[in-house]
Amino acid sequence: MEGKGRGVVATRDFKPGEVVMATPPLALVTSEVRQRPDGELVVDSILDRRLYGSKWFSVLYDGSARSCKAALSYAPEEAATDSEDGRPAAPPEPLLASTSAPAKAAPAAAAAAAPKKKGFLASRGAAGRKAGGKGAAAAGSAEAGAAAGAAEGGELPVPDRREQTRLAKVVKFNCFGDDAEDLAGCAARGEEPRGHIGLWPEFAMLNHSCCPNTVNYVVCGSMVVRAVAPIQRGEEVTICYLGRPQLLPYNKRIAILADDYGFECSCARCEAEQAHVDKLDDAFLEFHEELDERLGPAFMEARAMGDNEAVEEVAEAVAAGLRKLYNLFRKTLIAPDVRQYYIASMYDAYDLAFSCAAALGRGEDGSALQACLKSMEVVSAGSDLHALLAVRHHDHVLATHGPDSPLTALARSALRRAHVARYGAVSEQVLERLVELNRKLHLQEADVADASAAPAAGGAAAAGAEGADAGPGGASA
Ligand SMILES: C[S@@+](CC[C@H](N)C(=O)[O-])C[C@H]1O[C@@H](n2cnc3c(N)ncnc32)[C@H](O)[C@@H]1O
Repeated sequence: MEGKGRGVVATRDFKPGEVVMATPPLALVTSEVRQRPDGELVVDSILDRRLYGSKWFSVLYDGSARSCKAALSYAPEEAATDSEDGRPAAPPEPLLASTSAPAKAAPAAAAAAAPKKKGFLASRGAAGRKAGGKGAAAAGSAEAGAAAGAAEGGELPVPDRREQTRLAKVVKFNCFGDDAEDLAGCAARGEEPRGHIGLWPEFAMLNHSCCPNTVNYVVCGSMVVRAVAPIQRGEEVTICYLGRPQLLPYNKRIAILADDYGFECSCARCEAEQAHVDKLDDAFLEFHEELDERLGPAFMEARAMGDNEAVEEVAEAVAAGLRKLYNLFRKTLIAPDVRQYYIASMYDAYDLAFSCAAALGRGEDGSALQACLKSMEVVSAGSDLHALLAVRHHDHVLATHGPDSPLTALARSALRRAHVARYGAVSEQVLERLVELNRKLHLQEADVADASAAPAAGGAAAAGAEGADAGPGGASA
């Protein structure tokens, strides 16, 4: 892929909701708590289980331009029966079809003691950043495979220091982790959501976009990648490496991608935003910093103190900031599709506007909530936050306009789109169940937010959600 090394290209057309890839891990570390384990545990797991014998380690990206160009001969049909890569040929479990718990993972003694390092996959959202390692267990996909087998037979030499350094880099650039699996999916299967981090080699071949055409998350240990927009044969399949920072303004996103993953993003959203960078970006960054440093903390404090006057002041400042930006849009003649990207990049402002209205018990007009939802549709379709916001928006419109309103029908379509993007074209019955589970999750998280005086809508609504689910790799995922 021009300027990106290798990538993944669709070999047929895909509709939103269709599974583009579902692949088992080469190495996986899970945690008993809802917290992503440290990335070093993946390295430990690979060393402990001698998984470095896998052919994948000679082709996965290690941060050097050379490795990004290494030829990769890969035939999916072969992979299903190929044990050379250290994995069994078991097919991934289908979403919502399984009631069985994922394979029990053996404890990794070395892993539990591994030191935490800052910066590893550091661009995850705030929750992701405090990765711990509590109760972590490791599994080399199904523990076995030729690599591990050879090691037990004493045939695989322990890698030297140089090789271990490269292994750590391969893991850094290619592994994926999250604080929990899909919460509604886990509830539907009667499973406890668990923090996890691992290496899914085929998935690690996916490149990043700030407005990706897929969403990904782990189901019963397998990485599932679903189309969230129509993807045509020959088109590149992309994921987002950023997690919650995906909703930051252009300059902040590209700085994270450059620092953490070493590349300059030229996705459609970055290119569109970059075209107006001179006229708009200073205003955007200034407002964002004000939200981050002054208005957000002021809201939290005011809400905790029950100081409605101070909440009102924050609400007015946010509204004034948004008005200023809209005036700039008008002057700058920005095309509507590019404007959508900017709205997504100002997610935090809409979120705070919504939270202020909720804290003031105002029953806001829904426009801030609608902007939050629109942001999701444009850049983070199929994310857990998208599903939660779609439920919240639908319920708000229904309560305001009644069941027969065309607005409620539109909100219902948006609700369906969000759930199809995340869970596939499920039956009406399964859809209803997932919506109900997401509604319950939203209410639970809102209770937690109330108790801790956290903002109520997205940050708000999203209290439990990660926002955008992150992608690998550097693969941040
Ligand atoms: C997980 S790997 C993805 C596969 C990689 N392209 C390869 O050939 O192995 C992550 C690395 O791919 C490259 N990459 C991913 N997305 C990119 C993008 N949008 N633009 C440029 N490089 C990208 C970066 O070097 C990044 O650190």
